[in-house]
Amino acid sequence: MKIFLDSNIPFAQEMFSDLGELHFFEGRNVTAEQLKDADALLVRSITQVNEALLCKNERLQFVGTATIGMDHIDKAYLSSRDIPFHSAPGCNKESVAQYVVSAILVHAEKHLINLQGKTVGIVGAGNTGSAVWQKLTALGMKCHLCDPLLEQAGDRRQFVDMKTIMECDFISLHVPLTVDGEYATKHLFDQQRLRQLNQHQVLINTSRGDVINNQALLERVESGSLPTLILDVWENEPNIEMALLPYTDIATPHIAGYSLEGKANGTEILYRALCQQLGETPSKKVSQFLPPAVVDSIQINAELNQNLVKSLVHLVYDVRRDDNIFRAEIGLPNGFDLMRKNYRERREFSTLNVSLGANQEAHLLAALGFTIAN
Ligand SMILES: NC(=O)c1ccc[n+]([C@@H]2O[C@H](COP(=O)([O-])OP(=O)(O)OC[C@H]3O[C@@H](n4cnc5c(N)ncnc54)[C@H](O)[C@@H]3O)[C@@H](O)[C@H]2O)c1
Ligand SMILES: O=C(O)[C@H](O)[C@H](O)COP(=O)(O)O
Repeated sequence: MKIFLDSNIPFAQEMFSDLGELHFFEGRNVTAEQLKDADALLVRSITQVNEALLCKNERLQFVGTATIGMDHIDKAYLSSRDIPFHSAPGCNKESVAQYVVSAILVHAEKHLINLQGKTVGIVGAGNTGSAVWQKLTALGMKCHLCDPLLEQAGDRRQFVDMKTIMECDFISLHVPLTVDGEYATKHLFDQQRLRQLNQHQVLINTSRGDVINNQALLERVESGSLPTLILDVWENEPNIEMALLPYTDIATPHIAGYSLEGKANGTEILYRALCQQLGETPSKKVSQFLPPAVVDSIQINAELNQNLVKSLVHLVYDVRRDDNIFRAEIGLPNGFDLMRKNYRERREFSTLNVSLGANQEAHLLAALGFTIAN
């Protein structure tokens, strides 16, 4: 079997080499000609999988994306050819949620904000929105969920409408990019919604760039009294609207989900799906290939407070590292994609074993994702 894979899928050699002959490609530039002999195709989010890409291939039996998002896949076309398709739901939800936690703690430190009781509007209450809810609730923030699709499907959590979301101190977007239907998310934040934001609010987008109309956002921020902007995703990546950059507090090149664990989970989910399709028993776990974390344990001897939690979070991941690199390198040729390709190793909070004294709030750190040592 010939397995064609994006070269940015980590641990691919280790996981897939027993299943077939591996052929790596550059996700942004792969052509129909390159893929004509593929039996299985494994991509990440930058490859548009559609008729134009697969028109020269008559043997494809499997398509997988090692990502949560699926807006780059023409699923109708794949089903018209009876080609099974798999994504990696939830694979990097922790990574995105940890990015959001770091960004909010950075903002709170900069503006001397006590996060207790501050309101958060989470738009999209699926895997990632739920992980964000869990962590920010643990920090003492009052989180509201908006997800009309889940609400209509009978999810028993409490939901709010977009009007309530627009009144929150922090708004965090966790929806897929969709263009059809009553709840389409393309330009969910359009000129009208963006005008409602005030300078005390924080808008965080780690979902897809097109969920915010970037031109309307630029007009909005150029008119003054801008909200705080934390943007990981942009319209028209990798050729983003550079004029937005000076108005952002935190700006990154679509790496919120780029923890090593997050990317590795995506690889493992596809490995299992391909094994199942081939009738093979999965014999590998991607965790066996993960290196040890640079710092893997710490003892806390003081009472937990926002400042101490911030220090622990930033011992593992500080979003300012990625923001600094972004501002330095986005202007270089192919800067956006190179930053993603050369992304420095980032680990999740679970790699840090935290020892606490008696009566300390283990549940707070556990909810954030740290491992609590016995
Ligand atoms: N920046 C990154 O690195 C990164 C990483 C992972 C995922 N993502 C993006 O985040 C998105 C969400 O991830 P997830 O794991 O939570 O997906 P998910 O499918 O588990 O949840 C998405 C939720 O959004 C809801 N939704 C859809 N339209 C909505 C609307 N108009 N208003 C409110 N809710 C709506 C859905 O009902 C669903 O519950 C992904 O589709 C992907 O595009 C980005
Ligand atoms: O949808 C996702 O899972 C994320 O957006 C993913 O992290 C994007 O990374 P890429 O596939 O572009 O490497």
